[in-house]
Amino acid sequence: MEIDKAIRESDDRRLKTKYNNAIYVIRRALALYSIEELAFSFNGGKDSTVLLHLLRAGYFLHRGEQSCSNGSLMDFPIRTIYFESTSAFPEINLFTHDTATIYGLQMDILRSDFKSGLEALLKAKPIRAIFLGVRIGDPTAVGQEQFSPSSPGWPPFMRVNPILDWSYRDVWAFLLTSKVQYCSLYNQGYTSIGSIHDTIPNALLSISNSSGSKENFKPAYLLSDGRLERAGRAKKVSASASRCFPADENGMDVDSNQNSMLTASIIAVGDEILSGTVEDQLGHLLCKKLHSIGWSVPQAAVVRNDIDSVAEEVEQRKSTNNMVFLYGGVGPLHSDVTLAGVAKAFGVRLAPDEEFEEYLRMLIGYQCTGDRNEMAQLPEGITELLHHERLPVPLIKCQNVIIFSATNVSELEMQWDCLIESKDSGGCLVPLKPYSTKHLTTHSSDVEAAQPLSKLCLEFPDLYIGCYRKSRQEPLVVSIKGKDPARVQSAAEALRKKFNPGAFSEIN
Ligand SMILES: Cc1cc2nc3c(=O)[nH]c(=O)nc-3n(C[C@H](O)[C@H](O)[C@H](O)COP(=O)(O)O)c2cc1C
Ligand SMILES: Nc1ncnc2c1ncn2[C@@H]1O[C@H](COP(=O)(O)OP(=O)(O)OP(=O)(O)O)[C@@H](O)[C@H]1O
Ligand SMILES: [Mg+2]
Repeated sequence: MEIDKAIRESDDRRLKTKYNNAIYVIRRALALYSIEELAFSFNGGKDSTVLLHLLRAGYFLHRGEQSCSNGSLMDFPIRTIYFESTSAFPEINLFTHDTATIYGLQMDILRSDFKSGLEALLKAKPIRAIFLGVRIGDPTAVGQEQFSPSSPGWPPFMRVNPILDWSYRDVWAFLLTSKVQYCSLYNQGYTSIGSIHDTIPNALLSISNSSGSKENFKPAYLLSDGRLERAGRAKKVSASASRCFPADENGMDVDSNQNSMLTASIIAVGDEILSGTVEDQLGHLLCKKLHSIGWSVPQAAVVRNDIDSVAEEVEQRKSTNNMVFLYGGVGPLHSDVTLAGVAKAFGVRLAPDEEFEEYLRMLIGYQCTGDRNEMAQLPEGITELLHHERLPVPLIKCQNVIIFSATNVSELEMQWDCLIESKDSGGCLVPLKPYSTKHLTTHSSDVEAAQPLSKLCLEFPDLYIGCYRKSRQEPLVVSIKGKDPARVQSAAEALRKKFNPGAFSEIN
């Protein structure tokens, strides 16, 4: 069988692994369902073209167990469904029909929408499972596994996704290695094809021409990293994915600029901090940074390097704070569980992120990018990467949770600055009116100071009034903090009046 032979003879180890995994899924489906119960959803796109040839190979191998066959071109009995639409590109339509003829596909052409088309088809035929060319990174892949039942509200069938874990690069490695035909649009700069209304060639493949004649494009396989695959597709921006601030009880976004009180919670992940082996300096720095831009930090926690501990803390903090910051436990080690904990807190799984993998590859080469790079697995469907030219690897943001990879103060300083400057952060760290603070010291005893300070708190409930001492021998420091400098000044004067003249002096 030519496909199986081409892949087995190639020296692309990663492609072989992906191929074997996909063939495994296909063969399990062929073992679970009869041929009449299976269907293949084919639309002439690159992913479904890959799937067609994998199904041909998988079917050939499956049948080989039962009888001898040389796997002729016309040997493909799985019912194929194509939702034909007037808004599809003519090239896609032509390729789909030509391919059906070449490979003898028994094609059911449906002209309704997906859901009602499937409802009618499943009433008429004994179909129980449908093969799809869905890949992680596709908007519709979120939450799907290789075998995923159709969603509630859809007719009941099993969605079988043999190439779910394939990347853009894997798709092209397969198509080029197996030397199969694909739709001509992929040679004209199209990298992912939707309808004629929402798809244009990928500008990143444009070949600049100064003559002003028709713009030319490089072929899709030359797009070096898959993160740009959808650059030619009209964006459907999901409001929830880019939302930084929780909606208020009326479902309205909190207008951060109007809001002078935004809160951030800090979570350090580190057994070593809890055992006292390492002193946490990053939490201190983050508190200072947040305070300097007018944010308030109601709590900072240290949790163990344990998925459930991280998940529990994140789950609590993300719903009660505008932002949550994590550090520690990021990397390839067994104890690096922070991202898994964040994924668990949001109820999603970790999935390979091709864009992130590309950055890691630039940083650490192919050291750990064999068949699977664990470090490139990020919470699926909720992760945004925040880029900055000074960051070798982007920062990870999962809705209102940001994960720093910094391991010391200077790395965190740099990542913080990049976060503030990053255009991708969607203003999630909007600077607020800064705090105005006055520190006053006194040699009065705590007992003498206690009652007047309690009264002051009642008189200025809008201000934060706190006290601390560096040691029992040193003076008591009273700090008065608020967003209105005039109020802070009034409180300082009121405090002085409650004591003998000269009892308090102001320090910086
Ligand atoms: C055979 C088939 C089965 C599908 N099953 C489901 C499903 O179970 N749940 C769902 O939400 N969408 C399902 N879809 C719809 C796709 O997830 C997706 O909405 C569709 O490919 C359209 O993508 P577009 O909006 O980018 O055009 C199915 C589509 C096809 C072709
Ligand atoms: N009109 C359709 N008819 C039948 N199946 C479809 C149709 N549209 C989508 N599908 C199924 O959904 C899968 C995912 O579609 P998607 O558009 O992401 O991939 P593709 O069309 O194969 O490749 P590309 O990303 O280059 O457009 C397809 O591989 C196919 O199995
Ligand atoms: Mg498509």
